Amino acid sequence: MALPSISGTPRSHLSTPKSLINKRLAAETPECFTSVTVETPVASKRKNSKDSYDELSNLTVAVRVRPMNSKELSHVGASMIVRVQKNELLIRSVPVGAISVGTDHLFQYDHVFWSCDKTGLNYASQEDVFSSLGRPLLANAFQGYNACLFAYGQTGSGKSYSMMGPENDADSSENAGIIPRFCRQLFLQIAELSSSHIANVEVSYFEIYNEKIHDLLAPENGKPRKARPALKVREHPVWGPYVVNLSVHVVQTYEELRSWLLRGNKNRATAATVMNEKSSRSHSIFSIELSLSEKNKEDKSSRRSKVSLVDLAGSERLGSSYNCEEKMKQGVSINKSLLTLGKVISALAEQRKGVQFVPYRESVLTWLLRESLGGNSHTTMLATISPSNAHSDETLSTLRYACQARSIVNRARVNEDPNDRLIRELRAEVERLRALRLDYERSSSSTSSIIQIDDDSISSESGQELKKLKRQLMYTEEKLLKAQHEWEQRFMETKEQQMKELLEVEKEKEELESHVRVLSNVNTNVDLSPYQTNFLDELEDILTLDKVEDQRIKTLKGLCNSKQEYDYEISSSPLEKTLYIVDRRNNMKTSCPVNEIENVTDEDQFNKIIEGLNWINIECEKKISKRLSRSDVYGPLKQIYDALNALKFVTEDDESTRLAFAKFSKSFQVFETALQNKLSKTNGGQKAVCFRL
Ligand SMILES: Nc1ncnc2c1ncn2[C@@H]1O[C@H](COP(=O)(O)OP(=O)(O)OP(=O)(O)O)[C@@H](O)[C@H]1O
Repeated sequence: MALPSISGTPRSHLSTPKSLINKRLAAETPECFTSVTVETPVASKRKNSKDSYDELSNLTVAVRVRPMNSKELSHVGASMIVRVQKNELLIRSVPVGAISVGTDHLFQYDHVFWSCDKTGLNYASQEDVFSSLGRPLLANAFQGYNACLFAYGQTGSGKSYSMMGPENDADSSENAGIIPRFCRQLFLQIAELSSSHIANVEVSYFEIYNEKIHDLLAPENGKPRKARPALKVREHPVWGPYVVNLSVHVVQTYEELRSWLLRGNKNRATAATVMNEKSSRSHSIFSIELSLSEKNKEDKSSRRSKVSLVDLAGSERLGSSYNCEEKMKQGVSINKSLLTLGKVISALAEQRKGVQFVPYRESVLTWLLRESLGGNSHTTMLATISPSNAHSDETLSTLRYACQARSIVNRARVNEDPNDRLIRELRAEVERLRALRLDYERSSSSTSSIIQIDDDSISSESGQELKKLKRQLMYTEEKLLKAQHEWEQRFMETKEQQMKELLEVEKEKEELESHVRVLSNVNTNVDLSPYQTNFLDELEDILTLDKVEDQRIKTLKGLCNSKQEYDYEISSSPLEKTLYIVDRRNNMKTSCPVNEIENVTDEDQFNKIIEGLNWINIECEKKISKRLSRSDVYGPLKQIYDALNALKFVTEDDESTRLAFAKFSKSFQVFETALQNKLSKTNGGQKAVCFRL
């Protein structure tokens, strides 16, 4: 594994007594190993005196040892060099022939999982690993803390197996890894809370491949995954670095979530490496955002947490194993981000000694993991290793990193609205004062029954205390009421704002959707993509009435007035090549600038359009009192579309022609809407559309 050497980690080791394996390890830990333990502080939860809401806690670090694989077993002189007892792990010196070369190494972690031998008493199953690592993080998430679990280790050491489970078996109950178990448990707990809480779950899944971010759950849109542009990272002033335009999916059941997970897994970049037939060549980050709000509570306070489950790409020694350039590139970039991860871990571990700079920004991976490493999150690192003597160097390197990571201190805090927190605290204070007052009242009444009431000193003293308590209580209750009132006001304002934004988004979406529909309906051969982004502006241009048009509107208004029973009036002049649609209910006129299509070479096609419109006009007039069927209208409409499709342009690249085409298409969409309106109106036998050509 090509990771940097760790300064400060003990390297010279005394030999470990042979009897060690069967005895209690700690009792015989040589001196140097004691210093390893010193380098690895035991995770402790400490409250920060400056801000009582931050919870300072060390990273939880676990190591899992997988079984030897057939390749490792078939090595000449293959042996297992790892021994485990409770939360200690011993790496034995590599035996060369009958003698041992080098030294033994002892490490201590928060958890050590021995998964080599299913029959062994200390065998750690997938459920054991999840119980020790996943469940506490889930509990944190429900309390409103951010949580992160990342798997780190040499390629083929068992990261994906631990995180997801064996391939194609990720969901079977026995072999499922941490992620599916976490998700299943998440929904079980949500169901348990459903009578008192409202939960909202959103998921996203992306990979970092060759330092580029790819959304694993992005809609296909007909484009192959590789052809899609990589996503960018930006930094939010409060929430920290995030991936721009990453798709986020709301899920309501475990099954829904599972289908997203499987879809994402399918999209991950994998390749064969020397160590692993199906190696993950990317770092993948699966995120779950959980928000919980209490039902039937006046303050409706809510908590939000983000859980990141990270399966890092495995490190592999660069060299002969890379037989092609692409693989070499992958290896370099994987090692680069792991190298930076190593640097970040080292810097954070050294921070308490005064080292300030942490090179988060040197790789996309560490930048995105910034909050999980030394920030607002409860974080767990799972280091995976092989027990084989063939990988002793890589294993030692992984273990040393894991050791160092134990000294990283994170500053987690419940993600809740500060106002929610204030109300919660004031409420607790009110409860406390009430209980105190009750105590005082009880004790003073019992005292007065025993002691003479005329004992002034006692009664006045307790009376004073009681008065003080009552004042305090009144003051706190007032503060609580004020905070609640402010909260309610803010809640209403936010709701209103949200409704407004929602309506605007809906409107915009409708506009865009209609635009896309028309463009794809009318002529699929013409690429209008340059106009897709600013089409709304164009549309506004079309709908804006200018002074020159005013006179025409007046004429049209005159027409409208004489035929009050119609909602829409459509008129056109072949000479002007302009189509007008007037909504008579508000006298809004839409002019369709057909005349802009100056480069149409096929005049006949244009005439055909007019013919089609004319036909509709006559039919509508004729059948105005009758019910008009859809086919009556769609037949001629098709004729119009066919004519549009057949239009020829001088050059298809001519921007003004394409713009005119887009506008023309939009006009026909307005026209179509008018017709559909007419159809629904004639069903009611009320007003209708009149087309005048
Ligand atoms: N605890 C385990 N029990 C049984 N088999 C395991 C265990 N851990 C890993 N394996 C097996 O070892 C092989 C490699 O594991 P895995 O793909 O999880 O490694 P990895 O660390 O994710 O590798 P890479 O970094 O190359 O993606 C797989 O065939 C997997 O099934």
